[in-house]
Formats: sequence, C-alpha cells, structure tokens
Amino acid sequence: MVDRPHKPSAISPSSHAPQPTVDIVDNGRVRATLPSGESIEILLHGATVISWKSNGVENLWLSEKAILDGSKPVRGGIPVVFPVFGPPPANHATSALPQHGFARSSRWEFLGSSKSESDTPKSAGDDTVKLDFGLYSNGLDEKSKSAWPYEFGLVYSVTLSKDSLRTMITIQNTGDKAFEFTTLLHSYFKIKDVHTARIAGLSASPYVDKVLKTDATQSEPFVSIPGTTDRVYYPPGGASTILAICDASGASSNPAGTPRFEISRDNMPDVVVWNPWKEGAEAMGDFAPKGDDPKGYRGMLCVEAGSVKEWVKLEGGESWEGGQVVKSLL
Ligand SMILES: O=P(O)(O)OC[C@H]1O[C@@H](O)[C@H](O)[C@@H](O)[C@@H]1O
Repeated sequence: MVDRPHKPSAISPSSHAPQPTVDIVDNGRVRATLPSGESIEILLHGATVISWKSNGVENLWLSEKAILDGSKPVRGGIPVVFPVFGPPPANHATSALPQHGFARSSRWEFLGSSKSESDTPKSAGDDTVKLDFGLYSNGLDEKSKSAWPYEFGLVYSVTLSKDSLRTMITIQNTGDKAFEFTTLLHSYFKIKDVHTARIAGLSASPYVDKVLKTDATQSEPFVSIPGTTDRVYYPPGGASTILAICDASGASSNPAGTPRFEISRDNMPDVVVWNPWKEGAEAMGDFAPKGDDPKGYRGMLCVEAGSVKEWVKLEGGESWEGGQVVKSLL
C-alpha cells in the first residue's frame, strides 16, 4: 500500500463520530449502546434480550421477580423457543423436553459484534450494532442432549438500530439425521395498559384459543384482551402481514388506537398472543408485581412471532432462517 503523507486526517469517519459500544458484563451478559442513546442488554442464559431502550424508554417487559441466574427461563424480555413450542406432544422426538424446549434455558456463546457506523456525527442515527450468539448441540447439558439427540447449530443475531430491533435465528442441522422443530420469539412487550391494548394485523385470522379450548376466527378487526388470553393465530397471509400493538385509550386517527410497536416477520407465519391476567400471574412465582399493579399483567403483552403450526423438517446439512423486526414508535 502506498503511504500518502498528506492525506486528510479526518478521512476515517470513526475518528470524529461517536461509535456504538459493546460491553461484556460479568461474563454473563452483553450490552450495546448506540451513540444516539438506544441500548440493548442480552443474557447469555437463553440469549434472552432482557432490555431494549429507545429514547430512554424501555420497550420490553421484565418481571420484577425474573430469575436471571440461569436456573430458570427468564420471565420477560425475549426468550427463544426451540425446538418445541408449548408442551411437547407425546410420541414425538421432542416429547422428553420441557415446555418451550431448551434454547431459553441453555447458556449460549457470544460470537461477537459487528457495527455499521455513520460517517458524521449528524447522521449518527443511522448507526447499527449486531450481536451474534450461538448454541450448538455439543455445548448442551447432558439432560437436553439425551432428551433430544440431534446435531444442530443455532445462530441468533440481534441488531439494534435507532428505532428498531431485529432478532433473527438460523437453525442448521449439522448432523446426518433429519429432525423436526417448531420455534418462536416469546416477546414480552411493555405496554401502557392491557385493558386498552389492541393488536392490528390479525383480522379474519383463524386461531386456536388455548383458554377456551376451541378453534375460532378473529371476527373483530383488532384483537383486544378482555381477560386471560392464550391464542395461537395462523394468519392466512402468513408472515406477510405487519402486526401493530396499539393503545386505544386516547384519541387517534388510527382505528386501532395509537400504534406503539410494529412487528414485521420473516418466515415466522404464526403469532401467539398471551397475557396470564391477574389469576395466572398469581400462580407464577417469578411473575411480579402481582394484583392490578400497572407494572404487572396490565403492563405487559406477549405477541410472539413463530413457526409453530407445522413442524419444520431439516435434513442433514439443511438450514432454516426466520425472525422479526420490531419498530418502537414513541
Ligand atoms: O410459563 P412459560 O413456560 O414461560 O409459558 C408461558 C406461556 O407461553 C405462551 O407462549 C404459551 O402459549 C402459554 O400457553 C404459556 O403459558
């Protein structure tokens, strides 16, 4: 390379523009912050995103009693569900696994970060930071390995930008024995009040109501949450429809209310809507606060993008990718 002694000193953007920062804290969590102030925090335990802040406001709900030491899946944030959603069915290869599988209770590896930096302080709003996490069959605990003896590699990429969070998972069958899985991003959103929450984007969608134990179709244009809710939607448009979590308490030109989050999905056609309500929260030791406290069941709503209706089958060497981009509309 020819050295140019008179090259302009400011040619490197990073020499004057602040950069995204990435810190590994206590060997158990990774924090990233953009120069514009947005931040995320991810536990290696489950690769669980436990915080995502935009404009200083937290977007994700995390129980005040969430257990973060790795002894239990995290009650809040975005736990990753793999290789089975819900209680595993009998007579299936996943049947010896716990509810929602092992990904959310295993320790993942931090694979590293990549940043894309804007070239002037003025355009710092275009910065992004991507954090990659990996979970491999040879790193699983013995119990999970013997309950599900397949060879796989998961890479989970979490990308923070000014107004959005992208969470993408790649699942690869690294062995020669085919396996089947379901997967889901169990996102707990922090909302104003579940009583006035509405979800747009699921109208006319068939769903299974796990509370009433019935099959139904979404007849209202928006989903509202009148009580304990546990539904699995199978929207006819698959992942093509954008979902919006809105709040209908104030005046808004939007018929569903003021949009707070927008969720675009990639290869994750199904959507779970879950709120345990007061009684359900009471029964969960790691759910707090309890009662009608606005920070408890009223302040959260799970809208979970996934691929859960059909098993996805991967032959040896094959891989699958899916995920979501969530926009925070503050
Ligand atoms: O208590 P867990 O295992 O985290 O599951 C919470 C909820 O997760 C939802 O995805 C399921 O649809 C519910 O049935 C379940 O209760």
